[in-house]
Amino acid sequence: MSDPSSPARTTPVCTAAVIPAAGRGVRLGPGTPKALRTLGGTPMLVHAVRAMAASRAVSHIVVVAPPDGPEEVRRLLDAHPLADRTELVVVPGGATRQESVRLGLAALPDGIDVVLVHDAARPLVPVDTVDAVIAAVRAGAPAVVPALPLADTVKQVEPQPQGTPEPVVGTPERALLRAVQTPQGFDPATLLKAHDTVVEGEGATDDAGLVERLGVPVVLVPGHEEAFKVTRPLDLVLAEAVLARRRATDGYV
Ligand SMILES: Nc1ccn([C@@H]2O[C@H](COP(=O)(O)OP(=O)(O)OP(=O)(O)O)[C@@H](O)[C@H]2O)c(=O)n1
Ligand SMILES: C[C@](O)(CO)[C@H](O)COP(=O)(O)O
Repeated sequence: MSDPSSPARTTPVCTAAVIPAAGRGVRLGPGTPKALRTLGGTPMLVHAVRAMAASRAVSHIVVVAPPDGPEEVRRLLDAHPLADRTELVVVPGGATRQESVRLGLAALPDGIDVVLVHDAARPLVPVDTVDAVIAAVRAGAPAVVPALPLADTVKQVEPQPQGTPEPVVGTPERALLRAVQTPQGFDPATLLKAHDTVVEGEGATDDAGLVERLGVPVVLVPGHEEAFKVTRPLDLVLAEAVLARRRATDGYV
């Protein structure tokens, strides 16, 4: 609840989500760009947009479309309208995920309290996970990441040419490792600075990785198994199964 003694805000505070959806999905195999492939008859991107809009805190969504296809993406999203309270913007993306997110951040409105970055390729993240990330940023953490413990043991290797067996050089202690998901949530100024500062190709494969390079603390909240990333063909089978179960049990559309 707002403090009645504090001056009225000129700009309403709101949370925004940037959804990078400009990837091709090479690991999924040839065909339509990954975010536009359907799950249960609905494009993966539409599921991802709905997952962000399901949070009552989210009032702005920026979708980052394949560079050659923002008009097609706009048409597709117009065919699957959201509740009136959510504003949806589509911008063209870039050649890498980092570039696409940077282009999405440039389209954010002023007055944002939290910015989420969420992969279109994680279409089934539950709203409780989204809200947990937002709550942790609102509680003062500049960077918040949903994460899960690993099921597999991980080996560090000395990379070799394809086809040559890779020598193992170490086994990191699994109990200290986490697999990170999205949406990742940030204080907007922190994330903008990270994207302005960290040069492409310096090895960060997620947005929190860029923020870490500024020396800003990143904290984890529990992720969710259904927030998995659709990366390879078997992931599509799993996503269809999760969707079918949701439709049968809780009326998910
Ligand atoms: N140039 C790029 C590359 C990726 N992404 C987005 O980043 C998210 C995570 O990337 P990933 O799952 O790796 O998607 P792709 O890059 O499409 O997959 P692949 O590496 O198999 O081609 C996806 O929602 C993807 O659309 C993006 O917006 N712009
Ligand atoms: C951001 C991310 O989903 C966190 O796990 C992941 O790093 C994206 O990696 P990708 O190689 O672009 O799939």
